[in-house]
Amino acid sequence: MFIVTAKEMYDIDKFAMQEIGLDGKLLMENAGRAVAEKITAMSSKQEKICVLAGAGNNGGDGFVIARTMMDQGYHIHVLQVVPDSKIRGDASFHKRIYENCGGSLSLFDGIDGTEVLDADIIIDAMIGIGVKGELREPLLSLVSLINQQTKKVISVDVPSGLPADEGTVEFSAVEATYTFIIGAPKISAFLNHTSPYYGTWELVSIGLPKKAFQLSTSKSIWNETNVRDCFPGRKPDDHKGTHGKGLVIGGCTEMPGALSMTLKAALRAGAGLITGATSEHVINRIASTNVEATYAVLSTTDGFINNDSKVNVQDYDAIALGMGMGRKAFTSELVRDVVSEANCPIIIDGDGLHHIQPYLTSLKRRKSPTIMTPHPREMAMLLGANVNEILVEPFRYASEFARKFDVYLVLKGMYSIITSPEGKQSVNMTGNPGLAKGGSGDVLTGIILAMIMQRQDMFDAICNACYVHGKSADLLIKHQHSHHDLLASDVIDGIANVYRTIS
Ligand SMILES: NC(=O)C1=CN([C@@H]2O[C@H](COP(=O)(O)OP(=O)(O)OC[C@H]3O[C@@H](n4cnc5c(N)ncnc54)[C@H](O)[C@@H]3O)[C@@H](O)[C@H]2O)[C@@H](O)CC1
Ligand SMILES: [K+]
Repeated sequence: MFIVTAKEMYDIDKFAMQEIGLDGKLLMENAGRAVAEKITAMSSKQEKICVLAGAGNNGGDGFVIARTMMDQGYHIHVLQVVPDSKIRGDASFHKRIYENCGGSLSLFDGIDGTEVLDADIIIDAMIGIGVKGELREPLLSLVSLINQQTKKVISVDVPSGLPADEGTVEFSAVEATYTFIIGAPKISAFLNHTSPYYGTWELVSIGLPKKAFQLSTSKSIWNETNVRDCFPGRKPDDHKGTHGKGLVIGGCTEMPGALSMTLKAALRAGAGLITGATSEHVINRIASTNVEATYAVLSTTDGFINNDSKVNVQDYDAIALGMGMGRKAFTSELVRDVVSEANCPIIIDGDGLHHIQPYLTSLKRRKSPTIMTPHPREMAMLLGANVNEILVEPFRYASEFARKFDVYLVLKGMYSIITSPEGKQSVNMTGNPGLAKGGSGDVLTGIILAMIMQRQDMFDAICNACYVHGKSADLLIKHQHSHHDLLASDVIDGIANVYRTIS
């Protein structure tokens, strides 16, 4: 499923019309009908439905929805929220057809909004991706009236007033119960501060050609179909070497658990052989519960690993670096050496991100892929930016960072964004608030480590890992646990449930 900005959506519409020959009125008919079908499935003919129609094509969709539902015997009234003179083009065409069919219509007087107060269901087709700046009156007051109601509000394409793109914090918008998104979800459906406005959303298809999307956007949702299409299988003659030999470097006296969880997650996720490189103290603490792993002892100062013993990084297919290693200055040297000496893919996570921050440009010199897995605060630290700036524009920050330092980036969050060094982006939709706990990131790193050592494309492997991590938590919440009690170690055990459902 593709994800678009407003501009990309307009480019797709333009391509469909100019290059493919699809007519705009037909696309609007498809959009309105597709949304009407969804709404009829969730409403009854006894309910009073008020369609709020704006001047642009979003309003045009509203007129098609109204006509389609009226024909089926629904109790429909259109409240046009702009004067007649403003309705143009395809929207005006569909308004005329609605009226010719005898549809009931009135003009919003800008004052009382009786039709809104009387309705059981409000269909919001005032403004879609064409919103410019903050809402103007009288729509601003109308939106505030709508948001005070407890009735079902169904937005068409985008809740009116909400920007389709990232980067805007000042806006007023309809708080929808449901949104039926047309053609492709817009970026604002995946941002912490804008996604709640959509309510529950669903995509409706209107016949736009796939080619138009492929030419216009490199952003998509990573879903179960993607996973099934590229998930690595196991062959009967496989041996432990076939599934990769991974090294996990990290841990300190105060945080032995982080390393332990990465090791265990990597093994559960399918790695052939896993070695933990850490202090003797940490090994003594975790070895009895991680019996399948092997270990390499690193020298320490005050319980933190240092560079004196030199880690052998040559014999591995992939390395995970940083979990629970602490932020002592002498550990930085070890991180830098591993990054420059290893000629296999490296995942840098947790404290490793802090150590590499002053040396980010060195990552460009690596011949093998580098994967970085920051959460927004770590991303802010890497960029020297404010965390709120990142949260408001995560797609842009992620894309610029990945391109600039030639890395694969997993920007973790409610919707984790995976970005390739070329700027291709996928959003992972699995996962739930139960994952907002210590250790969750260490588990993800272990799964990524296992995945990138299997036979699959690097970007696909990272996306699959994020999917498996979130899906494990989702299945656990569904059957055994709650958001409150779910632990990172449960997520490791839950990997088995995910693998059983996808393989
Ligand atoms: N071929 C197409 O282009 C299709 C477009 N579709 C629909 O068309 C929408 C985009 O249509 P448009 O480009 O006409 O734009 P919209 O209909 O989203 O919005 C434009 C209207 O909003 C008003 N407006 C913008 N900012 C405002 C503000 N701050 N305060 C008050 N009024 C404001 C403008 O004056 C204009 O009348 C999509 O969201 C989708 O719903 C669908 O019909 C499918 C096909
Ligand atoms: K809308």
